[in-house]
Amino acid sequence: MSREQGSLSINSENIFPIIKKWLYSDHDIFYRELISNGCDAITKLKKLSIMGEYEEVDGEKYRLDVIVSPENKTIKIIDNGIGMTVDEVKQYINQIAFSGAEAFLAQYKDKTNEEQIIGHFGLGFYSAFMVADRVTIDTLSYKPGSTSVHWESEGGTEFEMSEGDKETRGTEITLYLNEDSYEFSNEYRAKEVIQKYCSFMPVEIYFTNADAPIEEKKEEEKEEIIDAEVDADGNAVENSDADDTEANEEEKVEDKEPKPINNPTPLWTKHPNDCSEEEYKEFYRNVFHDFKEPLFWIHLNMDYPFNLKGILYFPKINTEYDSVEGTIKLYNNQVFIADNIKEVIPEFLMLLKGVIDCPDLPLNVSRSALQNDGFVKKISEYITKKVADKLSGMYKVEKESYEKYWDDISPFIKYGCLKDEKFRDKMKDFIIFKNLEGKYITLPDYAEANKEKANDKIYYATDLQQQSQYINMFKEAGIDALVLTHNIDQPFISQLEQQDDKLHFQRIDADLTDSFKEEVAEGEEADKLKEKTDALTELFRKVLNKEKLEVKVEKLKNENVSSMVTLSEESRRMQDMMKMYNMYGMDPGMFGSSETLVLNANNKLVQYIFEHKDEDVSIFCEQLYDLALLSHKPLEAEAMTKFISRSNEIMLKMAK
Ligand SMILES: Nc1ncnc2c1ncn2[C@@H]1O[C@H](COP(=O)(O)OP(=O)(O)OP(=O)(O)O)[C@@H](O)[C@H]1O
Repeated sequence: MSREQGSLSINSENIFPIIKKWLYSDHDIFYRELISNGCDAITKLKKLSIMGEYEEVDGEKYRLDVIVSPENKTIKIIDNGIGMTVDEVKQYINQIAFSGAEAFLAQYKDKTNEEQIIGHFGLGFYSAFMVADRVTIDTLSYKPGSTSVHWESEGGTEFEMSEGDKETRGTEITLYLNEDSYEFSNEYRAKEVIQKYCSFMPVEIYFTNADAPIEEKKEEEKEEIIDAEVDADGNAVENSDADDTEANEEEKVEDKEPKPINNPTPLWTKHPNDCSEEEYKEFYRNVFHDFKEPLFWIHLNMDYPFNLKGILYFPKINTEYDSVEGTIKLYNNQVFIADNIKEVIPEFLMLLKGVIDCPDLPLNVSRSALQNDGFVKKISEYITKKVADKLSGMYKVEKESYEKYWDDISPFIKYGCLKDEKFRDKMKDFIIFKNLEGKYITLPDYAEANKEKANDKIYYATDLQQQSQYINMFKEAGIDALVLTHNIDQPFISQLEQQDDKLHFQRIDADLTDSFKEEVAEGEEADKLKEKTDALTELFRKVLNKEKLEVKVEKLKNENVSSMVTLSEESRRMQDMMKMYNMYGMDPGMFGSSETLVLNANNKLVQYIFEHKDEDVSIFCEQLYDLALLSHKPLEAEAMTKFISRSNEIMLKMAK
């Protein structure tokens, strides 16, 4: 073959600024592009062999090698795949790869936000020039009688081709790194990048540091063996010299074989029936480095109408305050694309942890195009449906597990209902709530059990300790309440109310239901109560220096309760909202009446205050008010200080 030279229609003035601009943040993807090209070359050869067009040599193993040399600042990526003939290099590299790069640049040069490009696909082989000044290809085609080709290009705008000296089938790409990219020949950095993108590529990848000292290389191999044992069992297995038996020796010889740094058959590629529980857990640990066991998982396995495989895990949430942040890793034919691509995966599913492999995804388009792509929408809907099916199936068939996991999965389900109408429709009959006894019930269960006393309301508590006084009163009156302690519950119940105007949620301290009060006869008794209310209102307003304080005197059945504070549901929700949006300083009263102080006419202390209202009873009024507030919300700092010193004062009086 004669020496051949050529020039590309791309020139350095137009290409490099763009490459730098687009790929600055993650130019490590060249590893992914070149390694996946090598995998493709091997897959193609395997296919030819199945079709009978290529005869495999006995015992031949397909493999890909990455060899870094930090001293020479080079990286070699070698595959023993299909290789290329002279004509193929001309066609695929000189024309396709370079014109592909050109098309890519034309498509993206006007975009201003690099986020719009998903995974920077379409740049392929050309991405090598992001990190290298000089790139060479040595390749020998599998076709009998082929001659090997040497190709090289400096800067990616001009190339030279000549006959090469490669004697084995396949392709060897060598990158001579540019000054800014030396890091990629560093063993640890290289492994980190390869592990990120190539952990599950379908061909075994072997990594070598050509400059590692011999001793270190041995150590490295040992380490790799130990690593592999950790990976395989999930536990570190120590190699003890003490029990060296013959069998062990043999094993050791075998173990000295270098191990690939990837797993070419990740669990999601297997049929769910062939995967054990331990395998699912081990995969979870290895991929997400989360040593808390997942609660359960869903193995997605679909061939028609599109190809999609994956495993979604429901992670364990430790406390209600644990921020729930998952990761969904997206793959394309076992090649890692990116985490949490919200265009493909419904946002609420990002609270889960999982992997999704979808070979049919159109990846060389911008993100905004993905968002409007009907096919992508179908994928997203399919995933949502599968998750809802799994959960509803569990409710129907394994109610006990469903209840056991509920506290962990409910924030996720509620968030899903808030975010995704389809998910909500599928899940709405399977939402359960914990009641005051700690049992799980549905809303219809609640309505049925409380229909006589709850006045069509659904009572709930948000803090079992703080609201214990109210809870006790509810229990005494035989009315149940739901326990809604998570932040997501408030928006969730608001949504339920919007969806169904017969639903009214009310926190247990919002008002006193009639069940707590004695009946008051019209006439003299009612008049007396009114008189007390007026007198005590005046007294408390004066003592507490709160002109607008609402005071109500009621005959509560439980005479031990002296005072309570109620705050209407609407006002409280409004206050919560203002807190959430940081609207401090605004008067919550402007949205309606604020707290009401309820005094129990049946309580001895309240009676005492009424009877001695003309004497100095301010210490009792203040203390009663604070006690009422305390069972409603925490006191503010100044009020708390006063409360404590007043309590001491009272005790001192008693001691005298
Ligand atoms: N290691 C290799 N062995 C054999 N052929 C290769 C190899 N690398 C590249 N090629 C050939 O060069 C072509 C162009 O490669 P390039 O990576 O630019 O684009 P691509 O792989 O087709 O698409 P993508 O943009 O998805 O990477 C490939 O289609 C393939 O035919």
